[in-house]
Amino acid sequence: MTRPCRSVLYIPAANARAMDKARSLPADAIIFDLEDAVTPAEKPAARVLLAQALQQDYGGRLRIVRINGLDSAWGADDARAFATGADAVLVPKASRPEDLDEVAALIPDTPLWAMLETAAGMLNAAQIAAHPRLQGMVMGTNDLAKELNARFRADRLPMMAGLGLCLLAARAHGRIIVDGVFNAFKDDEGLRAECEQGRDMGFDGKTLIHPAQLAIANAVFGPSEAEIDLARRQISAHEQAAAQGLGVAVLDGRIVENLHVVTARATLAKAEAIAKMTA
Ligand SMILES: CC(C)(COP(=O)(O)OP(=O)(O)OC[C@H]1O[C@@H](n2cnc3c(N)ncnc32)[C@H](O)[C@@H]1OP(=O)(O)O)[C@@H](O)C(=O)NCCC(=O)NCCSC(=O)C[C@H](O)C(=O)O
Ligand SMILES: [Mg+2]
Repeated sequence: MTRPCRSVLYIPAANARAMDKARSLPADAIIFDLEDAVTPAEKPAARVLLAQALQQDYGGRLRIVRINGLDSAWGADDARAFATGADAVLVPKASRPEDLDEVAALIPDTPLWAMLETAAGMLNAAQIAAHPRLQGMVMGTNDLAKELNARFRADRLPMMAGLGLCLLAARAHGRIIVDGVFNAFKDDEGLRAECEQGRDMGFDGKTLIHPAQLAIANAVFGPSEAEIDLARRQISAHEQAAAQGLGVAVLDGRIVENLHVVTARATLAKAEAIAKMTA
């Protein structure tokens, strides 16, 4: 994964002002939402507003459109309307690979992303991740909590089985995967803790609901100076060991093997991609 997806900001497609504002926000990706953040009465107008917004320049930000489900009155038209003009279409409540097949058949050339937010979606995560048109996966932890009848806890214990299954599925099939939203958008400390947890688990980034959450997600999911320094020193230590015919180096009292060098190179590539994107 070289494309940074540290911060993925949802914007209701009915909110023209917010869509315009996002053109200058430091988000790696934007999800323009036609689904849950837009009321049924607003949906037709939101589609028109979004089409207008997507004519504007969003710089290097990945532009993803979350359509309504195909089982709704709007889903199929949403998909057709944004088959071009956006970088990807996000399928809500993907529960089986067939849910992606149905959208893929409507829009044969558009990359797909999938919302993983149902109990069935967790159990079928591997087959969903294997879908040939899939590029990225998004955790929908609000819907998942609703389906599970789970209570929200700071440690997200009730979510762990689902988060872990989806992460395993994404990694097994080389997909981008971003963590669910943190609802209390004025609670910076809580957001940071949840971002750190998602980063520790291996998520590429976090979905966000408010611009005030961007800086924390970008900081937590981007390589820190200390991580970049360690990566450089690991590569150098391993090269020096290799020059002496050794496969294992020791740095700061820890072994460095080829697999650590692979991770170190990925860290530097990500830092470089972020620097390029923000230049
Ligand atoms: C949560 C909000 C309703 C708060 O809105 P508001 O009260 O207007 O916030 P502020 O006054 O603090 O806004 C300050 C300025 O920032 C702009 N703004 C606000 N939110 C966004 C945004 N998301 N993107 C871009 N810009 C934004 C405001 O326009 C103000 O600008 P200005 O007037 O120039 O000062 C609101 O933040 C919001 O609607 N957030 C998104 C909610 C959403 O999309 N929800 C759906 C996705 S979550 C979900 O469904 C996850 C998943 O499916 C699951 O199951 O878990
Ligand atoms: Mg949802």
